[in-house]
Amino acid sequence: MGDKLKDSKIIFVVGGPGSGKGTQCEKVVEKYGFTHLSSGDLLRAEVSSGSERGKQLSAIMQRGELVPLETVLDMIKEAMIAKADTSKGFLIDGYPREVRQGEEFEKKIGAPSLLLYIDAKAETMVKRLMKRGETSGRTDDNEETIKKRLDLYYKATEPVIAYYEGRGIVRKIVSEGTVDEVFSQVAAAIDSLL
Ligand SMILES: Nc1ncnc2c1ncn2[C@@H]1O[C@H](COP(=O)(O)OP(=O)(O)O)[C@@H](O)[C@H]1O
Ligand SMILES: Nc1ncnc2c1ncn2[C@H]1C[C@H](O)[C@@H](COP(=O)(O)OP(=O)(O)O)O1
Ligand SMILES: [Mg+2]
Repeated sequence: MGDKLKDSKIIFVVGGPGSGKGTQCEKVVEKYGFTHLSSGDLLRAEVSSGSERGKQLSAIMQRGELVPLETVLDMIKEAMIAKADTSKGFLIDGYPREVRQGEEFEKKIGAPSLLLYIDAKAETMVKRLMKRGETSGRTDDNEETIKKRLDLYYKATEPVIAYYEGRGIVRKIVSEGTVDEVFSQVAAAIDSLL
């Protein structure tokens, strides 16, 4: 099974909180049929299961902090294996969030062929998250936690971009325009890969 994953196409979708990762991944699924796995969605599913582990994860996410690497990596691997037979390729949304997550992923699963770097200005991300917070019901879409998540993004996640830039697989997407304007950049990046 491990080999099966090794051969599948893997695209990392990396960007700050509120940069538009989830929105763009939904449009990629529509157009290309890839399997979208959002680390945050997998974690929130565990939280809503009411499990003991879910309670611990919820407290961490509420503080805008990163959950343990092993937890999120195992969840993603499990989800990929479940879809390996039918998947056209995987969009890994929200992972890696630090360099060592990328290294562990490659040891246990496989190497990405593309990293979509969804780049938006801090004030754009804050504006979008505050708006999302009005309807998302997420405990981390509030001013204080958003600030923590942004700080963490600049400190821990931006180095991921530099790490993969070294491999020449990063495509920077300017995520400031309309959803469709951003998606035309995403589609061009994926078309250049296929
Ligand atoms: N290009 C865009 N223009 C305006 N709003 C956007 C755009 N992309 C996403 N949004 C909105 O911003 C919020 C964050 O988008 P989302 O895709 O959830 O980002 P992420 O997954 O990176 O946190 C959502 O409410 C979404 O509807
Ligand atoms: N790869 C990862 N490593 C550690 N924690 C993660 C993680 N992916 C998500 N989380 C935790 C911390 C994030 O603040 C929270 C929400 O993640 P998310 O849904 O990807 O946020 P967003 O879509 O707003 O960028 O879940
Ligand atoms: Mg998201």
